[in-house]
Amino acid sequence: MIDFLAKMPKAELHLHIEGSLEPELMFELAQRNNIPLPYASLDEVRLAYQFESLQDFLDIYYASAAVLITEQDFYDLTWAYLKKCAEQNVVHSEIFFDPQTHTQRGISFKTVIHGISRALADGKSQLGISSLLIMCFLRHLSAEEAMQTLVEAAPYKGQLAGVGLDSSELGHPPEKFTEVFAMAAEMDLPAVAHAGEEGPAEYIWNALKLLKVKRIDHGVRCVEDPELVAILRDKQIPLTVCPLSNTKLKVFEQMSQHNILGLLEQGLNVTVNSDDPAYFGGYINENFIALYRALAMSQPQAVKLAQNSFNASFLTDKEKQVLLARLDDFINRWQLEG
Ligand SMILES: Nc1ncnc2[nH]cnc12
Ligand SMILES: [Zn+2]
Repeated sequence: MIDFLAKMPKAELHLHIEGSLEPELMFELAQRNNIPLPYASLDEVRLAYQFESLQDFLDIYYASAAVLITEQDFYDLTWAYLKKCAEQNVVHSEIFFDPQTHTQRGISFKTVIHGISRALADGKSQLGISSLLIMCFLRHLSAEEAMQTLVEAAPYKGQLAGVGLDSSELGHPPEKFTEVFAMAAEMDLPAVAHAGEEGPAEYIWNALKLLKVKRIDHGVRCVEDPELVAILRDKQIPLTVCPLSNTKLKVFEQMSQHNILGLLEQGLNVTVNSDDPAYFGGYINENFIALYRALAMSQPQAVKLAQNSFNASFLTDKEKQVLLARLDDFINRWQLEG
């Protein structure tokens, strides 16, 4: 089963590129750019990666991003993630980036997006991995700052597949960003938003109603509202769920308590994703394997999750069909060989 999960073609729809910064690359970039780090060794870093909440994690995550200075740094970060995708049979990825984390430190928007986009182009030509880029607004900052970021992004609109909303959820509800998301919609940028990770079901409702999102990132607290669960199921609104993230950040105490397979069995359009793999103990395959080990995920459930990942993507219907057929081929070959 573990071999099946590792080799199965899949898409990743919830991955923060800054969250793929492995400690080794963080040290390398710190040295390259002469940036002091609060850690003396890789072991110290690993010890620091123990979190009680989302905010605990975010404090460390934003501090670590300070090593990213040049376009080449953003290229190296993204390329390292794409090589992982190739190893893990991720054939398509929709990648979040947080421009404000960098522009607030004086790094230009252009430096960030050029470095990431150049790596994504190489990912397509050298590794055969397709990708789309989603620009997230940091919800702990003001709506005005988000709006300025959207204006700054306008010249690069062709490189963006959509906009998202991340960072500290509690106290920063979706309605804070209604106007920003309306403006993004006018720019033909589809929306997603983190909601129902630490925040209540009401934040999921408002992300749908006010921000008009096409997908909910996390969304696991939807179970607190049966009417919401029914809507998510009936409308097949995708939830990009991140199991290892949820246990690392104590959304669930243990993986055995995670609700992703329960939601899948109720007919919701859930997918598996890694969120911030360098911080949460694994990439997408480690997330699938954790579900197998803790929740006895079956092979048909794993296949359904992979099918959902293609169907919930922002690819065209034709592109989705190609990837779904590739998954079918894989399953047929596996059955023949098994
Ligand atoms: N899991 C998460 N929730 C909110 N914001 C984030 N930024 C990076 N990872 C995040
Ligand atoms: Zn996230």
